[in-house]
Amino acid sequence: MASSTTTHPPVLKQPVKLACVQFAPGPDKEANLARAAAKVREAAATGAKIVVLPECFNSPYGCDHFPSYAERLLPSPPSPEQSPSFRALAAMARDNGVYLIGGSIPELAVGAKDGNGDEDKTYYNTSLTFSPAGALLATYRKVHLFDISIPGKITFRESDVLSPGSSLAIVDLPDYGRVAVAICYDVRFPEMAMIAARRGCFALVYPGAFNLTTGPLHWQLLARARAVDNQVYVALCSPARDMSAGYHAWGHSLVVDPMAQVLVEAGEEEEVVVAELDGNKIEEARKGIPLRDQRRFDLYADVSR
Ligand SMILES: NC(=O)CCC(=O)C(=O)O
Repeated sequence: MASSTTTHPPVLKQPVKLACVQFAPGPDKEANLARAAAKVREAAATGAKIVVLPECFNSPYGCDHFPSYAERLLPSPPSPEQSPSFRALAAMARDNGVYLIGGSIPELAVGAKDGNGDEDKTYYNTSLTFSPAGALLATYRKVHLFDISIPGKITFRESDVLSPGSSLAIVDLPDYGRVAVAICYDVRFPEMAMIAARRGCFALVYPGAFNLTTGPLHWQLLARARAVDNQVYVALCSPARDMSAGYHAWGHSLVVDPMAQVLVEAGEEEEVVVAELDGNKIEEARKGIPLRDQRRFDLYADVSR
C-alpha cells in the first residue's frame, strides 16, 4: 500500500469539452460519412475539442454487413490513397481542429495469397483516432467480440465474421493527456478499464451500440461502474435508434464523471451531448476516496503490470 502522502501528477492537463455524436447510420455509406461530418461540425461549434462517433458509424451494424462495408484502413504496403472513411475522418478532425475518436468501421485486412492465389481476408471492428491536424494517432481493433445468446431476446455472434484485435489503445492527446479507446462489448471487461486508468488515462471512451435487451439493464450501469472503479471520466457513444434497421441500438450516449454521476445522457434520437471534463474532479474523487493508494497488490494481481 502506498502512503497517504504519495503524490500523483495530474492526469488531465486542462479542462476540455467532450462531445458524443449520436446519429443513425443508414445503408448509404457516402451519406453516413456526410452526416457524420455535419454532426462533427455541430459538436465542434459547442466548443468540444474531443469528439466521439458511434460504433459502425459508416454502415448498418450486423454480421451480414461487415464484409460489404469493410475498408482496407491500413493497407500493406501503405498506400497514399487512403480508404474513403479514413480520408473522411481525417478531414473531419482537421476541418474542425478537434481530436476525433472515429467510432468504428468494419476493416478488411488482406494477408498473403494461399496456394490457389486467393487472398487471406480478415475482418475487424476498428476505431481510428485523429489529431486536430488530421493525423492518425491510434488504431484499435475490438478485442472482445460481441457473442451473446439470451434465449427469446437476442443472439449475436460477431466472431462468425470478425476477428478480435490483439492490443489495447491508450492514446496520448498532447493538449490534454491520455484516453483509452475501446469498443462497446469491451466495456463489460473491467480489467481493460483498470489497466487504462492505472496507466494514467483521464477518460475511457467507448463507441458502442447496445441493444434493446441489454441496453436498459446494463448500458448506464457499466459506464458508471467503470467510472467509479477507476475514478475517471467514461463516455459511451451510440448510434441513434432506427426501428427500420436490422439492429435496434439503445442510443443513450452519455458521459459519466469520476464519482459516477451522469453528466449528460441522450435519449434514443439523434443528438449531440457535450460535457466538460475537469482534472480537478478526478483529483477530488481520488483524494476523497483514495483507492489508488489503498490497493493490496500483495493479495491480488495488478492487471496493469
Ligand atoms: N456492439 C456490441 O458490442 C454490443 C454489446 C452489447 O449490446 C452488450 O450487451 O454488451
